[in-house]
Amino acid sequence: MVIDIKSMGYVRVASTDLAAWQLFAEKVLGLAAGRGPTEGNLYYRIDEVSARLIVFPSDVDELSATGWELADHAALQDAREHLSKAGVAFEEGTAEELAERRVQELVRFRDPFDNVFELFHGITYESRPVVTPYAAKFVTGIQGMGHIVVPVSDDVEALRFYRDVLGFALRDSMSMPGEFVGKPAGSKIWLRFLGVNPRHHSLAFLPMPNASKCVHIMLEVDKLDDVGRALERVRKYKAPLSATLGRHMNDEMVSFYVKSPAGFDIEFGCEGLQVDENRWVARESTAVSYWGHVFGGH
Ligand SMILES: Cc1ccc(O)c(O)c1CC[C@@H]1C(=O)CC[C@]2(C)C(=O)CC[C@@H]12
Ligand SMILES: [Fe+2]
Repeated sequence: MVIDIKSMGYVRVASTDLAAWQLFAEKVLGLAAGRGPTEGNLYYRIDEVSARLIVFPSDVDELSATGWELADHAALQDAREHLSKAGVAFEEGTAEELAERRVQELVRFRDPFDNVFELFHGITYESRPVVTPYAAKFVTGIQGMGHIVVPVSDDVEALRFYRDVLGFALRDSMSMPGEFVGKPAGSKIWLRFLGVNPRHHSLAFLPMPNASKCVHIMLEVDKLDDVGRALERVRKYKAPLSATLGRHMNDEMVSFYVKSPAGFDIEFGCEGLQVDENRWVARESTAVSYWGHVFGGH
């Protein structure tokens, strides 16, 4: 009995400024309007799924939850039993929550650092083909929506939870000087990159707490030109660029980072590596990027 997560399914964001998110999602990122039942919420599509990004009004700006897709009822039932055995408290989605997410079933729990995870199956998909505002095509399918980097406070506990309890595979590690997060000189912090499908990483964690409860969310398009066009829109709409264009070492993705209205970044990229899940060996990368990705730079 294992938890067999197939991919990252959706993200839910709490926002004090829906108008800012609307401009950011439609004009800067170029996401397509999606569908959902709650008046006043924003629903965005990047593929056939009815809504991958949901933004709802709140008195805080933060990541509210990430949804992870399982195959079917039997897989979710196995996940319930596995969570129970591992001592992870979870709750069932209410009828209202299922309707809002347009899924058949879900369970919700918190990781040891208070990040909210939802495991679901049976999400709805649309008959109408997705038409994004700038004609970009997003890379999803079995690779899921993209990847997310969550803040944690303890590397050992995080690995135990995500790898040993949730079943994510460790695909790469990278260390940074502890000074980066106010730890003693000479100490190390670890960034860990984990996957559940051919996408090199669907989940990563960074031992650095963060007010918006998210470091970044990555969305992938299928052409470098659409990364370049998005970068032009970042300039045009004066969205804050968090890191310049670059190519990562571990997943070989060419991307830039832009600050969202929630405070966390969106990484917008292309050419991400797909791994052979059975043959992959986890390694330690020795740099963030082959070139570029100057954080706070221009
Ligand atoms: C190193 C790396 C590899 C693949 C990725 O998709 C990816 O996002 C990263 C960068 C992770 C990380 C971050 O997101 C927050 C700011 C960080 C800690 C830096 O300042 C350098 C590496 C950055
Ligand atoms: Fe990333």
